[in-house]
Amino acid sequence: MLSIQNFQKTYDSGFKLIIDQLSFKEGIHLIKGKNGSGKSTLLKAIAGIHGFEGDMILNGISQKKEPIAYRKLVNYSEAEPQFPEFLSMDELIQFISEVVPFESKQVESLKEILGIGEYSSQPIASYSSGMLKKTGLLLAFLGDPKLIILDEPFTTIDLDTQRHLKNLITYQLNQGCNFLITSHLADFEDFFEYSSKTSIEAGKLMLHHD
Ligand SMILES: Nc1ncnc2c1ncn2[C@@H]1O[C@H](COP(=O)(O)OP(=O)(O)OP(=O)(O)O)[C@@H](O)[C@H]1O
Repeated sequence: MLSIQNFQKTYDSGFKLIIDQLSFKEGIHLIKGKNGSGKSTLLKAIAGIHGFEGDMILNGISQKKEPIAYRKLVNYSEAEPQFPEFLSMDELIQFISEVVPFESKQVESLKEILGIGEYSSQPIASYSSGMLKKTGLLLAFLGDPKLIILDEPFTTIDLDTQRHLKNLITYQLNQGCNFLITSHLADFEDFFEYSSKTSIEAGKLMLHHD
């Protein structure tokens, strides 16, 4: 599904993440690591959000050679999403609909699953931290992505929403979507049947079980 080759990302701060070779087959993949180890750095690079040295091939499409085709296959939900505060969730969805095809019934279904209610027409400045997280999660499931990257998806949201999100991930997996997920939750290792577990420590790949 995804192959990472000769990856290197260096920040001005001096932090460096190096991965010579890493492959993920179909399924749900857990990415583990302590705070600051480099998980979000890797996920943002896979999502095509920031530059890096090397390449990533998703379903046969190279991020470097075909960046637009690659980006159409992958959606990403940040650990702590940030959006322009003057916009509403509905306006963000409208904005995305101009580049990603999806049906309005998908939006209604995701709003119901995530318990979004009437808030979607309100400006983001008025959202609670949980509603902000739900906004990022809803956008990550829009369209027909082949890979959804979820950085700490279960933090900030209430227990009912956690349960619904877990079911949604399993449903989408059965529809042929793949997931890369991080979590610091203690019992997260038991949440899903993972196709692989990868550990990152201080910018280096330590473990990769398939
Ligand atoms: N935009 C940036 N500019 C400079 N340094 C950065 C930037 N983003 C992250 N870093 C640094 O890179 C390192 C790895 O950060 P990263 O966010 O990838 O860690 P993480 O494993 O996701 O951590 P956490 O579990 O706390 O979310 C940290 O030392 C961080 O300070």
